[in-house]
Amino acid sequence: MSNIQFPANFINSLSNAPGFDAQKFIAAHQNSPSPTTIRANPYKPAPIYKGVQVPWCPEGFYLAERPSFTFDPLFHAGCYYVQEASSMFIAHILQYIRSENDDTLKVLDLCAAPGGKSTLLSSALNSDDLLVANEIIKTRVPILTDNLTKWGPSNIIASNNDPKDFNRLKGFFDIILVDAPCSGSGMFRKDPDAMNEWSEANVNLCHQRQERILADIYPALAGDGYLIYSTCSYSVAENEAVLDWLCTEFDLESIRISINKEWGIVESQSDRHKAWGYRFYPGKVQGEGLFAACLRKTTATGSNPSNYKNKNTQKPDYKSIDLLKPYIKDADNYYYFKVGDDWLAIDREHKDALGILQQHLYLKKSGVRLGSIAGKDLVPDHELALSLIINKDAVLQTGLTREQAIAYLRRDNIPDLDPTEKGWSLMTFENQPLGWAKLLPNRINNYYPKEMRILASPPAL
Ligand SMILES: C[S@@+](CC[C@H](N)C(=O)[O-])C[C@H]1O[C@@H](n2cnc3c(N)ncnc32)[C@H](O)[C@@H]1O
Repeated sequence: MSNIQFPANFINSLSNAPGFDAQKFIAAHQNSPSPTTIRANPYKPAPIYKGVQVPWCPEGFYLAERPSFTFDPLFHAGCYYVQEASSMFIAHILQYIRSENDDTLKVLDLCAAPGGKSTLLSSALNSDDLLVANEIIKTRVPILTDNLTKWGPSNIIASNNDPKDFNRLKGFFDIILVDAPCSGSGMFRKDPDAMNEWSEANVNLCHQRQERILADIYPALAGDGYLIYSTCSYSVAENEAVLDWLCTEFDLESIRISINKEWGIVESQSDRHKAWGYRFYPGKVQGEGLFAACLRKTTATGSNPSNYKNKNTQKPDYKSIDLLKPYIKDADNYYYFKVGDDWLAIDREHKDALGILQQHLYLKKSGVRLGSIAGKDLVPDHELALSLIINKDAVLQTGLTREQAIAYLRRDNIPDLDPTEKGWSLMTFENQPLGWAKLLPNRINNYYPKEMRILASPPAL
């Protein structure tokens, strides 16, 4: 039992928070450690340990203890994502929206880095849906794109824009998730250092920033579209008060999401508009603090995305495309395009959306980067190795043991590996691709990206 020192006035400030039980809350912070949870990648089934299921997310699992994820090759292969359990509730909201709507969806995750909720949304989408994962802070974009690359789908675009840049895309998105920057009290148990940043003044600043972000992004929501709002704060000012403001300022109605009482989630309603919100408190749920709500735009107006023209005039280079196609499963389902020297592919149905987004946003990842063509050969990109679209039968594969896989991921010499075949090879562990290597007569060139390599030393066996 640890004696936890919350910031001054923190507990008092929550006296108006729906369902807040100070005793239970303090006890959970003192006595129960934060559970470790992972979410399995449905597209990369692998022999991962699965513990007890997270009640609101079938792909989420509580682990009995925290293993070393860094030294698990399947973690690097994108077979699962380590994610806090309460955050997985967004999957439950998406399931509701799906049950109401069987159209194809254009989804924006506005505040996306490091990508936990983007990978969660991606698992719930079909290949004819499109996900745009945006992050405003440039230095946070690489962790987002790395996580999306590991997850593997080809129907994701990542951008690095300010919310107000989306003003150029009026009515474009059917679903917008705003997982807003917040005062972070929901993470106090997992990350006690977050307490140093907390103050009532900061809660107010966060509230103002949340309103600004929402006002900037609202025009990009399609008529009848859904806005999902979430924070990891317990403060009413950042949650129910923001819902009241949204319902006052914009044409939005609150959506009630059905939940199972046994899950321990607190259903709240805002003072003025009685908008529904879902609160997660440690001590009531097996997870950290979260607030989530779903609203729908009541006007069917908003610009029609088909008003936007794809002005992309890149002429197809059929010779190069024919060279690429053998590397891709169901190759005719993709649109192939060039950025600089590299070839990329995205699901054919997203060609127009891609062209529009290329005009209006600063794109950092579009579908899957396949690689460049040198003479008659493809110099394959890391994204292709980890993607779901690669035709593994078209390439050499080298299966690695756990020890060899860790050496490969560290860019060390791979012990006891003497392959007979030569050339580009997909390096795999348990049949899951980790990246590329070039097998040469007297050495192996490791193409695992330097910036993604494992830096820590492996534990002694
Ligand atoms: C709560 S985190 C997002 C976590 C992410 N959704 C996930 O599940 O992994 C909030 C994100 O908002 C970004 N952010 C900060 N200020 C912002 C602003 N003014 N507008 C939009 N996003 C902002 C932060 O960089 C951060 O990545």
